[in-house]
Amino acid sequence: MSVARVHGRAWVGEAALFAPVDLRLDQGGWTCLLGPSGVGKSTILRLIAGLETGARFEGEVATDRPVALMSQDPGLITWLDVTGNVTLGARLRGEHPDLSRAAELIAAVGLTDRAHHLPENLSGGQRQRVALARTLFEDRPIVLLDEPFSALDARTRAQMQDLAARLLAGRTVLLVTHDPAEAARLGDRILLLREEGLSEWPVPTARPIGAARPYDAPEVLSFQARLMRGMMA
Ligand SMILES: Nc1ncnc2c1ncn2[C@@H]1O[C@H](COP(=O)(O)OP(=O)(O)OP(=O)(O)O)[C@@H](O)[C@H]1O
Repeated sequence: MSVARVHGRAWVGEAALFAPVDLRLDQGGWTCLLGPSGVGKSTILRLIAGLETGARFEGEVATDRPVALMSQDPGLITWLDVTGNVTLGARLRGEHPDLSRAAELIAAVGLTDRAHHLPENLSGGQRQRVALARTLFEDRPIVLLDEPFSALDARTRAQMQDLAARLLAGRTVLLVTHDPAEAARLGDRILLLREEGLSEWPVPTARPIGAARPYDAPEVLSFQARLMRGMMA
């Protein structure tokens, strides 16, 4: 069953951004979206999230569940510390944030010792982990992740992929990534967006529930290589 759909095409000025697409998100699965820079991946995420895009879209966007979006830019509030940023959504809605859950997520992304630091005192990768914790804190059934691990070192990236796979088990996730290795670990479906439209890559093996595929499994490595070759074509 699909819980979100983008069906249509987009232009920036007079130039077509991508050919007509029909992207459906399956309930409870991770869909990875890859494609060249500027082809419109973030635009698709923003359309699903109901946000402004720089593009003109003609078509239909449908979502039947609440959505959380983690943008490429962590977008942290400069005068709030890590805990304040993680709980921002709840505060903006006038709710009392669950501070123990926030602390658990901050620990899960490895930032307990930074919980009271301001964003200006964090590295790029640490800011990205705050944004990930904030997105997880929102606890939404549909989660849109725009290159969420791009600023992380390889080891932390693998750990955050494992964490996201575990904490988002059962959620519907759309993950934009430039990294074929990441798609090979996390995708239940893998889509490639080009100007000509969307194409789908069959995934190597079923993904274990609540976990990423092992980064060093031979079938994951060979799939990653095939996907890379496809992206180069
Ligand atoms: N606010 C905006 N105003 C005008 N044009 C924009 C705006 N935002 C994006 N664009 C243009 O829309 C196109 C698609 O951008 P988008 O960010 O969706 O691409 P992308 O595939 O996510 O790229 P990347 O992989 O580099 O993040 C680009 O050509 C970009 O220049």
